[in-house]
Amino acid sequence: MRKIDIFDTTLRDGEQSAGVMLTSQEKLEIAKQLERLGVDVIEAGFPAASKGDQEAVMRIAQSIQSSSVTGLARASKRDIDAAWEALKYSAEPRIHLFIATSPIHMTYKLKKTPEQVLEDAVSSVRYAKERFPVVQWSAEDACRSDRAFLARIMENVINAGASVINIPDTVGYISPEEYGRLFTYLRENVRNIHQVKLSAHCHDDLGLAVANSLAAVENGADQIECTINGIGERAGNASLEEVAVALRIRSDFYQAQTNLALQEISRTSQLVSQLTGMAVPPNKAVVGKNAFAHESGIHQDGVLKERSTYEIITPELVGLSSNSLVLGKHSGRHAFREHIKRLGFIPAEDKINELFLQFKSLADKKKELTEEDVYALLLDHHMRPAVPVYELLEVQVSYGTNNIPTATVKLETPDGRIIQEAGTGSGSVDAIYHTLDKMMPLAFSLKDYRLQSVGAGRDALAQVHVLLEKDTREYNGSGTAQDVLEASAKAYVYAFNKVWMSEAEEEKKRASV
Ligand SMILES: CC(=O)SCCNC(=O)CCNC(=O)[C@H](O)C(C)(C)COP(=O)(O)OP(=O)(O)OC[C@H]1O[C@@H](n2cnc3c(N)ncnc32)[C@H](O)[C@@H]1OP(=O)(O)O
Ligand SMILES: CC(C)C(=O)C(=O)O
Ligand SMILES: [Mg+2]
Repeated sequence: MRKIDIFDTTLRDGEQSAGVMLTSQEKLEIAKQLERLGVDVIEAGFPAASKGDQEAVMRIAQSIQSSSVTGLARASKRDIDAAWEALKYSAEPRIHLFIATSPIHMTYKLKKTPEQVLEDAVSSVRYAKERFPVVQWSAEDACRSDRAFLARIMENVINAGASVINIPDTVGYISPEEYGRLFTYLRENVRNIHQVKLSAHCHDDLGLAVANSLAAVENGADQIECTINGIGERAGNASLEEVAVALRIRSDFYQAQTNLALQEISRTSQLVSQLTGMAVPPNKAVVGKNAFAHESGIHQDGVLKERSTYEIITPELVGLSSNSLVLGKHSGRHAFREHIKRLGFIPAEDKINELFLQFKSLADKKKELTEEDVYALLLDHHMRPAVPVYELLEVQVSYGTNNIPTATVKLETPDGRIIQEAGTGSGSVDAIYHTLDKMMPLAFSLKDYRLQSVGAGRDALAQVHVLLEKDTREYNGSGTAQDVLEASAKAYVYAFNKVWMSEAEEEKKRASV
């Protein structure tokens, strides 16, 4: 079996999804889970994009041990220097350089001739190679590039020191058969190709990202670039869970394997969905809530007699336990501590106590506590920023069919003051949000509000995702609680804290110039 490297770009291309903005703490949490999942490479960000992204990449590079960490850079010394500052302390510093090679991109975007692009590519790889032991180079828009030019530029960047070459389908244009043929062509026409690993990076504009990635594997790709839940620029990237499970279930056909711990897939999907606010559609392969649900009589009959009649993937393979009732109101601290460690959280002892009390109070209200509930709650608690921010202390709403909804909200400000305000609105959530708007020191607008339940049942936890906009930048936030109104308030305060922290950062930048 050939080993296929999994290069996860959830934190870079995934974060390029419209409406997603992750803090460095959120990125680190996702990176730790990707490490548990066993991905070979984590693309943690684009260090030259902003100080915040550079700091996030640096934190991840310093914390992650068993996956390689990389960052994206243009063919520019400034970008390479920014990436070096972020990645120099990682176990094996690795950079991901790119430049576009298609006529459309070279002519209209870069405004350069193919010869100039070739020179920039080679000189940037040389400059990077003086610092980084591993240089990955990508031909952006490779699939709309002239093949002979692509082969020539690849040969040159390999001679300059690149050891991984990525052939992205940047705009999701190619078909599986064509992509496979392109890999074969390059393997046959680039003289020094045997010195490098070949990588595939596919976008889903035509819904072909996973099929194209698998076609690349069939035709010699050594690495697949993908994201959790398939999030990413426009229609997204190839979905990691679909590629990984396809390779496992059809290993007889692909004759390839990965190092992934597939039982971590479901939790990783939940984490990314909760922190990015991008809901997973119910019918999504592998991680959708219907992926293992059998609805019709004939199917149910078949599954009851023999699961394999209609189930090619078992829920257990991706970490979903059929018996998910694990903790209840009679559980004690030991079981709770063990349980949260298994879920990947290692809080300090005093935090465990605080979490345990929260868990008990929830267990009192909710009949059945599933692993999903506990995970959502832990994450909500765990994601509180380490720096002082606005904290929701209390929310009360008075609602009647013939009354104007009125909310009273109590907050603690970052400097420790307790403030309280009341306000009305057209509905209960609107009343809470009007009240919070009056209490917050910055103006912004609400662009999106979504409510979903964690699990099923009348007493299921509510999870709310909001999207705020300030000065054309978007900030997502989520909140989980037993009650819809409390979850709504939490999500709003969470996203507002991102606005507030980003404004504070900008203010610092302005003050330093
Ligand atoms: C296919 C992909 O996913 S590529 C990655 C896309 N990701 C991102 O763009 C997210 C992060 N980006 C950013 O924060 C900003 O775009 C920055 C900081 C990188 C650059 O910002 P700005 O300097 O304001 O430039 P802006 O984004 O408007 O334009 C991009 C510039 O980079 C140039 N450029 C684009 N790709 C490359 C490349 N690979 N190598 C060198 N230059 C490049 C463009 O030609 C343009 O140059 P110009 O200003 O001379 O016309
Ligand atoms: C930067 C490159 C690899 C990219 O994301 C793309 O071409 O889609
Ligand atoms: Mg991409």
